[in-house]
Amino acid sequence: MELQLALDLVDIPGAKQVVAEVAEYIDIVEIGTPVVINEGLRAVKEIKEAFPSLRVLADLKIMDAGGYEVMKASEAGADIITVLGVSDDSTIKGAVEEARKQNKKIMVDMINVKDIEGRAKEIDALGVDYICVHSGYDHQAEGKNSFEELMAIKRVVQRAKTAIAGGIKLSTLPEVIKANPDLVIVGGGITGHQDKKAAASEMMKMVKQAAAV
Ligand SMILES: O=C(CO)[C@H](O)[C@H](O)COP(=O)(O)O
Repeated sequence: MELQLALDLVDIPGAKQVVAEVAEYIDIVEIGTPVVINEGLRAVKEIKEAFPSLRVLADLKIMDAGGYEVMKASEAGADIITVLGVSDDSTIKGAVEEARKQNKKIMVDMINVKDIEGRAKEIDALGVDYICVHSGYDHQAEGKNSFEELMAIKRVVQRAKTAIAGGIKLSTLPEVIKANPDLVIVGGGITGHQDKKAAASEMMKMVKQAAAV
């Protein structure tokens, strides 16, 4: 099991500052969609250059032109790029094909997918690397989480790694860990903490303990 830090509400200098604080307690750093919208793929490039030993995920939430978008994110230094599960199979196939050429990985974000199990089966067969259940900010505001969706994809996904994102905090991490995802993605649960380093360190400890069992 691995831990990914999601950075959404920062600019590039702010992102560098947070990563410098918690780098030893995370496996992957995510450059969130709002950061890419505000700063462009330069944010991915600068974080990869500043922290070359960390894997960098570009949360582009690709919906079309999968091959082209993956090519551009790869050029910027992304190791993992996100594509939406609601997009057409051809978009996901294009993204996977380009990722293979570039030696990168594709994560499919299942945000707003209605038939989670059915779509996860189809997406798994397309050869993606990760399938991620996700309660976005708007769903979180309605009190939703993705714990049941994680269990649903765990039942059907055979080859991709599974991931979960959306509002995970120290207090809810044990429940998430129980469902045994391959990757836990945490944004505000670390960045909103007064002591980010302590929060990341505690989460990493729990994730690695679970992975060792
Ligand atoms: O992709 C995102 C929002 O669309 C976030 O990065 C993801 O939800 C993780 O952040 P948080 O833990 O704060 O919910």
